[in-house]
Amino acid sequence: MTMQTTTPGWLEPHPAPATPRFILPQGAVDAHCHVFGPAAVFPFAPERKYTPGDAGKEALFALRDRLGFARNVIVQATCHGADNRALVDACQAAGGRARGVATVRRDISDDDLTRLHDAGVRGVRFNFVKRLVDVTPADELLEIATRVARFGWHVVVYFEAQDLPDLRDLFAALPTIVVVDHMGRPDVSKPVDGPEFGLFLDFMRRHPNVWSKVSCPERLSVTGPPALDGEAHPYRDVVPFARRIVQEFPERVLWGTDWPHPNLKDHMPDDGLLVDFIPHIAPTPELQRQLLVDNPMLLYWPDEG
Ligand SMILES: O=C(O)c1cc(C(=O)O)oc(=O)c1
Repeated sequence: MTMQTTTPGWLEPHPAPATPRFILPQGAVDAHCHVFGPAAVFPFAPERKYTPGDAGKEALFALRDRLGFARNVIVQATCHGADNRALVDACQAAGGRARGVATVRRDISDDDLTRLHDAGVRGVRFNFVKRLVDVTPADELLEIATRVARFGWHVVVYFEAQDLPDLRDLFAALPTIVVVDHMGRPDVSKPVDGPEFGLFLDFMRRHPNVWSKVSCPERLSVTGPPALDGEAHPYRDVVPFARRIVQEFPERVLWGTDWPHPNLKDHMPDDGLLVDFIPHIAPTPELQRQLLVDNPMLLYWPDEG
């Protein structure tokens, strides 16, 4: 068995998340989480930019049950490159309670796409965050998007706010629903009514096929306080950004824990307190149901919603 050395400073997920005070609606979906390895069974990709600790499906399903979620959407993490075996294994083990978002290259066959679909994959992820991946040419991404559109899949994109001006023409050309990870990573030290976040809101207004995950306050927050030690109002600086998106686009938002929280440097949040963040950004039961149940069911389990 090969032992892998994790990236220096790697933080492991919170060992004992609190039971959330916020009671999730029946059938809630954690629509953004990952599995890492275990590396001895599902090795990390040679081209990865970080090496995480193992965070396998059993731990993910235990967290799901502890927090009160009914289902997971497992998103291929960059440390596994385009090798989706850990993701497929987790989806298959979940007995219909997980769907997947894969990473594929243009040389994937239609048979392999069909196999991914049968395992529960419903989307592909395109990543533009330079610390995580090398650039994939736009023509390859368009080709992949066109092929997966035939399966009824969508495209998930991860990018940083300052790169939206360069990327929005490509995103506008995608023939599928486009789901933006983590609100397009706004700089929350800038005003919520300022031009940078305004560009993102305007992008969503112009393109009704664009959705946003209102996730990862722990990554975006500058002033905290962190979701630790029972803090009831963490990441206050992120709340106005997420709430704005939820209130303006209630039918196009998703939420996820981002467990096991790769690449956090400062602290590892208590996932129970992250769940307690939800009513701050989705203040009514109606908004909570759309965010946590109706929207993810429409995208990932359309026959069961
Ligand atoms: O910001 C990150 O470091 C990060 C990384 C990954 C990944 O490596 O796939 O996924 C995420 O959702 C967030």
